[in-house]
Amino acid sequence: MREARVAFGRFWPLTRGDRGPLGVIIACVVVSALAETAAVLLFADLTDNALAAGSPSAFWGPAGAWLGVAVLGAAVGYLGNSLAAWTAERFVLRLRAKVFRHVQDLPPHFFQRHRRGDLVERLTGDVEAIEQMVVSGVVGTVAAAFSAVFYAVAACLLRWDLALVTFVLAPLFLLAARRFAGRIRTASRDERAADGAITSVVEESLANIVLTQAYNRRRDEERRLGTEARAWMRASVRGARLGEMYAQLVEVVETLCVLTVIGLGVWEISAGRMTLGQLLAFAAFLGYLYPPVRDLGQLGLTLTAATAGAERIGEILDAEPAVTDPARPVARRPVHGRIAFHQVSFRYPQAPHACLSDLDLTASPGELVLVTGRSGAGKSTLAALLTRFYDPSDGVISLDGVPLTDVPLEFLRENVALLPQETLILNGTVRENIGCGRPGATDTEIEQAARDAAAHDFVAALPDGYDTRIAPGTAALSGGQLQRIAIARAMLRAAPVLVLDEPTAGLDAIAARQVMTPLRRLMAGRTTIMITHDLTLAPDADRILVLDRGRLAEAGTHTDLLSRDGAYTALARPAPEPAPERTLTLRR
Ligand SMILES: Nc1ncnc2c1ncn2[C@@H]1O[C@H](COP(=O)(O)OP(=O)(O)OP(=O)(O)O)[C@@H](O)[C@H]1O
Repeated sequence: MREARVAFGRFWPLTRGDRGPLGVIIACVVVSALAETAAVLLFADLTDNALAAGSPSAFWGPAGAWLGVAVLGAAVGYLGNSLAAWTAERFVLRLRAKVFRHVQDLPPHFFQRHRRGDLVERLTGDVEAIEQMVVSGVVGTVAAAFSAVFYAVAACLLRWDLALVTFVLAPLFLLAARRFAGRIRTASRDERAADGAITSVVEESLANIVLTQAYNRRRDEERRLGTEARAWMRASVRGARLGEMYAQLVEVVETLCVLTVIGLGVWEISAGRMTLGQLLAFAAFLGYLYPPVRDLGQLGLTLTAATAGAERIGEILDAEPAVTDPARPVARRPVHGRIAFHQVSFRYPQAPHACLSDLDLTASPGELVLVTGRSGAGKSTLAALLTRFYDPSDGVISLDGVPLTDVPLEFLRENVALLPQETLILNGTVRENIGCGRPGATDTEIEQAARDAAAHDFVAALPDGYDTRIAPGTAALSGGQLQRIAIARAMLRAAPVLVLDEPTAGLDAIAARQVMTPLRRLMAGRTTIMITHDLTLAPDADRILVLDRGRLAEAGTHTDLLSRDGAYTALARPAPEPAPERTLTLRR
């Protein structure tokens, strides 16, 4: 129960702004419970005065009042339930937006450690489970508690001694719920985790469909899904079995209570201390009283089950972004694009070693600085630091002499445009894909950017031109074409600093040559840090840095470095042809 309280305390503040409607819902719930109580009392009146006495004249009054109460109860019930559904959905909307906003600020290593499918499940299923605990949970608890109190008071008014017997038996329901709570929470947690695992397997499998088909991995993938699906089935059946066991146990307890009261009633009627109407009304109260008491127990179980979801959402919300906006940011001003790394070292969270050490680098406006080195040398990490996905563990990176940590994050990313290794494509039209470089760009500006990126001709030839829809993993455009769309996007951004991470990776020689001209156009007049293994542009570079295991191994111009015959020469030298294998010729 402590976990449920903590989880509730954490998510309840999100109902701020909906407390007014919640108050109205609770008022409706109370009026509904009152109307039901009044209906039962009117039923007792009808039984004793009209039915038992056989008097039609005694019928109309209570019957009219009963109908009035029923109509009032229906209207108020409708209003309360509709408002409750609206408030619950608003809560889900708000919670999902909060978690999603937080997820978007999390650093790359968070996404490397969590499977995407599991995160999807947390943002969908788990968010709804928390709603069950907070909004529906509160409304349900208030409704059940008020109903129980009203029926209890009415039962006392009818026969306090019989009512007392009823109350003594009522805690049996809560005891039964308590007994099941722990096991239901474990089953729910397992079910939620298994849900996440299934979504992950499906998502990964679809993303890797080419590998699956080309390497005949269908059966392996089916086995993977089967394992997770069986785990889900086990948890789900265990949860359902526990729920059913609880429901059936409660039925038996309820029957026991009703039989006790009827037995006592028969005794009282035979002794002439009770009328049949009173006994029927009392039995009706029991019929009404036990469900809310049972609901309170059931709500306790729902709450425990929802705690599992709350813990999973809590894990996301507790993950810290790697960088935050500066407390005292510098004012926005025109950026010239002077970049400096001063003794920068960096170690990924939880990594055993630093992957960049004591790095110095400068790039002035309009310069092209090329960073190269063996795979794993730390080149992409340098790009991640420059665009502030992480802050250095030591040293300072500055833009126009201002440490990046003092520059507002949004402003920094407006001025330092990244073209990452993997071409990033939005699910939308070509126009939207280019236009997202600068929100508010006109169609003419988008088209001009596409022309500068040598993309206009193939875009215009598409079936719907700039309105053709593309998506990540699209086959409608080639790798080189997608890269030119990304270049057009960066053109539109017109940031004074450009970070290009392997802009020709994955392109064949012809496609790579086709992006060179647009790339040169893009780089003109900007500070460019180009990370690459492809040294085609090396002669154009103002400076080349060679990284080796996170340290600066060499720096200089192309000609300089070639003359040194060091690490750079080894990288620039064409790879030696493999020695021809000896073949055996079989002679007849
Ligand atoms: N999130 C991470 N957590 C821990 N270590 C990481 C993480 N990302 C990268 N690394 C490690 O940091 C080192 C540098 O990686 P980086 O991607 O910067 O190399 P790179 O020079 O760009 O390689 P490539 O040329 O193959 O792209 C590598 O040893 C890599 O394994």
